[in-house]
Amino acid sequence: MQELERQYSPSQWSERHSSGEVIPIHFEKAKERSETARQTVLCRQDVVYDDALPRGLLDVYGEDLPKGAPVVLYVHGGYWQELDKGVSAYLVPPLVKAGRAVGVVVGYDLAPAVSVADIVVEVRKAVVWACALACGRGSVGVVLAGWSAGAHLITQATLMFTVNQGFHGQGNPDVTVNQSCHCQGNPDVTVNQCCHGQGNPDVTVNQSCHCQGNPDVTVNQGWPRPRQP
Ligand SMILES: N[C@@H](CC(=O)c1ccccc1NC=O)C(=O)O
Repeated sequence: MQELERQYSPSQWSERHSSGEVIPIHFEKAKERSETARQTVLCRQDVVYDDALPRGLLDVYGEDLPKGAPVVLYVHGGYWQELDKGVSAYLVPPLVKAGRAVGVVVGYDLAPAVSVADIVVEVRKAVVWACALACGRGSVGVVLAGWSAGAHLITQATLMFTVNQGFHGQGNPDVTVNQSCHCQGNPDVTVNQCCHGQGNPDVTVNQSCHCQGNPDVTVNQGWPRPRQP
């Protein structure tokens, strides 16, 4: 295993749990804390941001915060192939309770039912939706956050020229996307060095497409997601 790949894999270095336990425990905690978020924070669920695809839905948390509060949009990970918004609201309670931000937790369709390029388009629509929300609230700005595959998706979605047109061309010059957080590191490095380098033939990286601002990852039909040993 390459050193970088090891660093991106908590299952390989956790001191609290054995390598086989880390990911199941993460899933369990993520689910539990997302349920807590829905029980403790005002939540508007299943808002349609993209009616072209069935999972183009998002949940908005903490809309009772002061109007100017920033909007944090979060895109979950899962190798473009798994997880969902319902188990991905764990970041919401600390943000909302501290009065820091309204949370937008994005759901999206998964490969191989749709391509990664389709997901990028979907996430781009969610970003535009969040900007419109921020604009309507008089928010100070939008923060884009993503974990793992989600970090790749927001990067790819916002690299696209058309996203800028979406933000500014809609006559919303007062909303700026002022931060983006890529949890679990630079998504290009993750994709190149971890997924591909790991010998997982289900993820193909196309550097030259990436340079053109096109989705740089394709998930091939019929392959399972990478699993830890
Ligand atoms: N490779 C990581 C796990 C990981 O990245 C991951 C695990 C479950 C669901 C999503 C993950 N990552 C990105 O989509 C590890 O072994 O700790």
